[in-house]
Amino acid sequence: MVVNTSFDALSPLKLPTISKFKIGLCQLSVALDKNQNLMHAKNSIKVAAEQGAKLVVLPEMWNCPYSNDYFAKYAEDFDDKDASPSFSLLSEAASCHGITIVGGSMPERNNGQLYNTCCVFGPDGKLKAKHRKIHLFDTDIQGDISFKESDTFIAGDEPTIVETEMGRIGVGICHDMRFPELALLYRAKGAHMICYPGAFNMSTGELLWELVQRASLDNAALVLTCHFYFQHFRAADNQIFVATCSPSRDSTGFYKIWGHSSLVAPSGEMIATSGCEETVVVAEIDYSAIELQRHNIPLERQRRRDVYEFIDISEAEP
Ligand SMILES: NC(=O)CCC(=O)C(=O)O
Repeated sequence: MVVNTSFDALSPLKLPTISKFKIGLCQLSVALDKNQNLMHAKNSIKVAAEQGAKLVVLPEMWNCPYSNDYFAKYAEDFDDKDASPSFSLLSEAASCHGITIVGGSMPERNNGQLYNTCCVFGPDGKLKAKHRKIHLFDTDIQGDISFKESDTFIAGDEPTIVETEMGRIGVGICHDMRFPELALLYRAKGAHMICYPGAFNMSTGELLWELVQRASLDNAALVLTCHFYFQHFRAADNQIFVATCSPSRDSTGFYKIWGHSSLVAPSGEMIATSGCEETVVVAEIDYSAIELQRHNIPLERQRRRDVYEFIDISEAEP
């Protein structure tokens, strides 16, 4: 069944005062030792800032191994600053270097519940936004990976768009990237960029790679992994910058991390990426590329809202 639902009017794109700047993606190795994770994050943010990054993104679960065995143990209550060393570290790093930080994600304890949460800090060190992962990652692939984030976390239910000195940023966490509706919403609200801290794994990456190949999408650069696949298409569909930041492969746990933190342009072109090792990717963003891409291919004017508004498949699937 197709349900026509009206969608908010598009916010016209406005370029921020600073529309050309460097972004740093800190691909961190995550260990069992929380203090070590904090030190790695602090050092990597410094390296990115010293290379001129004005916006720094951290990985999903940068302070905690990505496992249900550890989320509760490593969780912090961000409202209790004295008991939240990870929150304080990000806030201090942002003000010390005078940069904006999209602080990856951390297990958050709030009112007895646990969330997978990303905190965004401004250059004054103040919290600007908090995104709780909306789409929890539950998967069960026979003979391969079986993992249920929802065994530990409660899903957030709010999209997050944050106005920063480095533009209007939409935030999603890893599995949130599989949902084009969220990215479209951010684009509709005038975001310049979407940041997805993520911890994509090798298993679902390879699975999707095969599926996409079978579907005859033959541009290998686009289909290397699910992470790249989604990142390119979220960027190209919405003519927006998309940044991802992952832990490195050698991180602790059964969960084999893909890595490859990347920046993709509004055209879908890869601007910068990493391998799977611990590293800092620094790359330049020029938001005028959004205007150019939308001028060259005016998707918004071409969109046929009279043919489709919103497709609800919930009743077609169990
Ligand atoms: N941490 C995650 O949300 C993993 C998502 C993932 O690997 C996927 O394939 O989706």
